[in-house]
Amino acid sequence: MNPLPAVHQLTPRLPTATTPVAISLRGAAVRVGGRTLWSGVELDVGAGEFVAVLGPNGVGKSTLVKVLLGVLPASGDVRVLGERPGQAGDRIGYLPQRRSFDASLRIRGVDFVGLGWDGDRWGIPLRRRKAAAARVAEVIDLVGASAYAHRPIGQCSGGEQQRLLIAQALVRRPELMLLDEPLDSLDLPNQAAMAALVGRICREEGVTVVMVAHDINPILSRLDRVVYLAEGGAVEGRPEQVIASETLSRLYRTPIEVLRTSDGRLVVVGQPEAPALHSDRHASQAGGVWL
Ligand SMILES: Nc1ncnc2c1ncn2[C@@H]1O[C@H](COP(=O)(O)OP(=O)(O)OP(=O)(O)O)[C@@H](O)[C@H]1O
Repeated sequence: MNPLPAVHQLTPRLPTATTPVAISLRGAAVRVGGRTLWSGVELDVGAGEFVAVLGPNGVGKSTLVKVLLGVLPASGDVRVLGERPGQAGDRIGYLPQRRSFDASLRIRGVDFVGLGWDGDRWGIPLRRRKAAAARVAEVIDLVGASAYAHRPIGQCSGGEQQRLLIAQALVRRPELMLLDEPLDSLDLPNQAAMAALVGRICREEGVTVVMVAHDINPILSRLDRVVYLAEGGAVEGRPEQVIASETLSRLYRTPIEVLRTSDGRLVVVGQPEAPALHSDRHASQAGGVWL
């Protein structure tokens, strides 16, 4: 099998006046702990697109999000909303990986969401406080959290907390949302509900969404594009182009089979594990069957 170039863009697109680019990476590479995780990455995310970032444990998906946020440096040219990483400020909403709240945490959901608006500002005038309260109520309604937003967040279920976290990330009307595994540890109905919510935010609010995911199936029907990371490089394109036996076999340089079940779910068989696993969270995914 011919080696695949580090970067393999299936459907390269050029920005046009009507489809501005929200994220662009040119020849991007990142090193952490003395190791290059990926390099030569070329990526365009159009404004208003819903994009999933996939790949095995430890391949560097969260690292990509941190590069976009500007908290980890990368080489190459990286632009986020037309700025250098870290410069876009409130224009980005971020949902970090592995959030959990202690059951004893007394802060109410509504106040937690409000921290997304004014957590870093003191002495806000009354007029702006009213505007903030209206926006907090609006996003809580948008994510369907009104019924429990006045309860302590520590007493909300994982799915309820996830909605409140999304509300907090949305409260300042970001143009771009970076969501790191928002479906993690949710049951299947909640995964479907969260996928529907994020899809709706993307379409109705016009927010560009980049979501790190381990299972593409709950979001498959809503995605515009997929970025699949492998050791060294990445492949980007429409879901049916990227999650295909030939594409993934070339990316990983080993035979990989993509199966579609009778209910339309995708199963990837034979994907190698990344060299450095750092979590036992996904232990059940070891052994070659993934997604
Ligand atoms: N600050 C750091 N110093 C050293 N190594 C790091 C650092 N941050 C991340 N790594 C390593 O970089 C690799 C990529 O981590 P990252 O969290 O981006 O992977 P991931 O693809 O999101 O994984 P998962 O699917 O398990 O969440 C891992 O091997 C991790 O241990």
